[in-house]
Amino acid sequence: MISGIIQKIMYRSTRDGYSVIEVASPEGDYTLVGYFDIIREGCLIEAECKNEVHPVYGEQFFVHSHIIKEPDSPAGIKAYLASGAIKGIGEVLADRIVKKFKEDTFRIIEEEPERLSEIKGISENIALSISAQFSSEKDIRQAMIFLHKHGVGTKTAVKIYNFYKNEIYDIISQNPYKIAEDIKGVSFKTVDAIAVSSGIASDSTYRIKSAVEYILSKALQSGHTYLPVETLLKNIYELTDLDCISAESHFAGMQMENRIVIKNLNGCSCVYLSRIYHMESNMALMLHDINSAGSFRADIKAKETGKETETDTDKTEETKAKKITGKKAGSGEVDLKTEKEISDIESETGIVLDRLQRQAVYGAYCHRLLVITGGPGTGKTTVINSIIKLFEKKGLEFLLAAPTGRAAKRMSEACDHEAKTIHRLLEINVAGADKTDNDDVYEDMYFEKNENEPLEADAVIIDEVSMVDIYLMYALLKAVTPGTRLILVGDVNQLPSVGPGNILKDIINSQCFHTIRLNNIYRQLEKSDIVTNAHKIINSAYIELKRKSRDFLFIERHGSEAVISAMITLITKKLPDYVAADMLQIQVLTPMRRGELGSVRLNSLLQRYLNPPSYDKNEKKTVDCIFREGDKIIQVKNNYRLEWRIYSKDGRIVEKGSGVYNGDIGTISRIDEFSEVLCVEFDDKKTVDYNFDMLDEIEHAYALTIHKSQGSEYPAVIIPVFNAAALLMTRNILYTGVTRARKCVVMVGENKYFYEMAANNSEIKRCSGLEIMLRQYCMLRENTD
Ligand SMILES: Nc1ncnc2c1ncn2[C@@H]1O[C@H](COP(=O)(O)OP(=O)(O)OP(=O)(O)O)[C@@H](O)[C@H]1O
Repeated sequence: MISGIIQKIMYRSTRDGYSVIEVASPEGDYTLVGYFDIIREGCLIEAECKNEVHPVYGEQFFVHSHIIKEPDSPAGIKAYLASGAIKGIGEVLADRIVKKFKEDTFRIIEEEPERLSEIKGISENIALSISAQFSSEKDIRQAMIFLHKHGVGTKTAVKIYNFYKNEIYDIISQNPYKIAEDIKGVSFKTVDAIAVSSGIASDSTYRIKSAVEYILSKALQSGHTYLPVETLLKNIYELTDLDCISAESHFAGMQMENRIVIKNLNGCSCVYLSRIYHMESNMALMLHDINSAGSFRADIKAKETGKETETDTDKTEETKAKKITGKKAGSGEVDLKTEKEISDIESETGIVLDRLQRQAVYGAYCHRLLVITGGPGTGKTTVINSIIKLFEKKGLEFLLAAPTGRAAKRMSEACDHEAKTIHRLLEINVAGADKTDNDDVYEDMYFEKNENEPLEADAVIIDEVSMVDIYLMYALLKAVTPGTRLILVGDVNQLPSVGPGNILKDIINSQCFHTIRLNNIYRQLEKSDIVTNAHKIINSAYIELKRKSRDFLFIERHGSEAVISAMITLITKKLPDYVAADMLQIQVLTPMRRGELGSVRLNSLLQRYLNPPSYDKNEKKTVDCIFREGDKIIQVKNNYRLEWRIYSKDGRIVEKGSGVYNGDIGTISRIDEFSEVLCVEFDDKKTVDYNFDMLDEIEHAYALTIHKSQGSEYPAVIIPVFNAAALLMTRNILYTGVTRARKCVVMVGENKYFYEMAANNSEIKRCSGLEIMLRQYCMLRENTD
């Protein structure tokens, strides 16, 4: 325990309270680091800490828990008053106040504030304001001590106090579990500990309900949209020690309160958080509505303009055909005009589409909802391009989008038309949203495009759909009016989305919608072993690693250090010339984050080789790493508010906007200690300033997890192949990693682990109900037709 006076606050993050402080105690002076609520110079601190030696800053103490007390000496009181704690008091006034009232200063401020006006420079009004500010700060300090006593850490205590202010005492004595409901990021475990220390019964209704919601939210983070009742009960038991019967008896009440929904899916009772159930079931409904719609938009347009264009007539005929035959034009009969247009496109591009590709292009016009899936090099992009050309011939308006910035950029380049991220397509708005109308993923943000303000287009084409989770799909579907065509393109064998749901697979497996599975590999024609072997991985075919290849290489190395050394030689010497790319464009992809060959360790090692310290490169040290000018970094969360600018060559701003997304990659161009700003230039030329307290939004990107690399491509990819948990060493992960390489993939490690990975088909099963719900609606509609 260290107790002493806070002499100086050397650094303080306004965001999370992380601070570095100097403390003077009778035993000597100490540097303390950690998360603090309100700290003021002059205050007394009692801190439980751990001694650690920092490689750059030397000996310091990391604070685990602490109590701040008001200073009791005149010097301490003066330092406190002059620290900025109270607006309007600086060095001079603090000195005058303490000279006059000495140790009695705080009592005077609290009990006889009018006496402050006896001091030159303080009016009666200022005296009252000083007193009010002082007692508000005292309230916070007392609440912090109260929460600390209940075992709450500083960061969480600040969040809780800011939300409830002085109501916190009632909340904790009546129902502390409300805290987990009200405040995002405060877990069941934290509030359970508070409840135990405030004497709440272990079988309280509040406790069980809170545990149910906590477990279902955790399941969402693992990708599940629901949990089977048995799994949920088992989890409740593990978390709370409560038996199944008493836990299950609360489910009915929770359903009445609209907190959960229990749905029978193929004979299994499944428990959803209500909002997730409504999202999933509405998605099923909306997909069917889009699929079975006539050409409403064309009809409206024709009515608005008062005339029918050639295309409108086509569409009206299509609607008529549907009314008469119950089918859309082209869905049974051959639409010769469209067939001819597709043949013309083949002549223009010089690519003769195969039967499935042709069906896909044709289907994009004649069906309202079409899914196109296929592995690498099967022609998905070629098909999208032909669809675009067909729509142009028919005068149809279309929009292109993909789930991430990188995927959208790739789509734009490959299709020669602007493709946006789905967020931008839906016009995400970060100001003034009504929180109650939002799912909590987007917090106080909302989409301008929705059911009331739908996307204005005859067709919306989405690429890389395997990466879309239920939140984004739900938002997208709300903005697509029945009548607008929806074309979903993706590789169903890629890893599922990071967020919950199994959208693409569920839509395909439901067999409710027209789906084209492209299966001819064309890039093979260009002698690409990457593509051929990726298909072999998925089809469980044998790959001879010793066979000579130009773009699919395996380097046998034993032990993590030998693997790392080979990877460094590849990046710094061999690959840049071989694939004609810069060192920073060569991407290391690893199955895991932690461990000797995990992305965290690899990043710190690779930084040393690829961007070593240099006297002309500024650095910024954070809790986890050192950022340096020239470092390759990745944005690790969606930040819709973050502002960016694009500069012209002569330094003028030519475009600006907001929104930087999870997975965006860039380079640190400048670090400015003075203004506390780190500047990143992203691959799409957007320049973003990060304040030092936002640096938890970026990480080094020399090595990425394969999961993070979804939807991106790199000229060359290096994958360490080693012995690790079977859960992460799966065929799917290997396939996704290999298919990220455009020109060359090099695997380094032991070939027996490569074969183990290729054989490990144990995908982690995601609980998601979309497939069954789609089928149920389908049957319902067939029965009512
Ligand atoms: N029918 C075809 N005849 C000849 N070449 C084709 C045909 N279809 C596609 N190709 C060629 O095959 C290559 C791969 O096609 P494309 O890029 O469209 O596939 P993809 O499925 O989008 O691949 P990836 O998922 O890897 O981006 C391209 O060079 C394309 O021109």
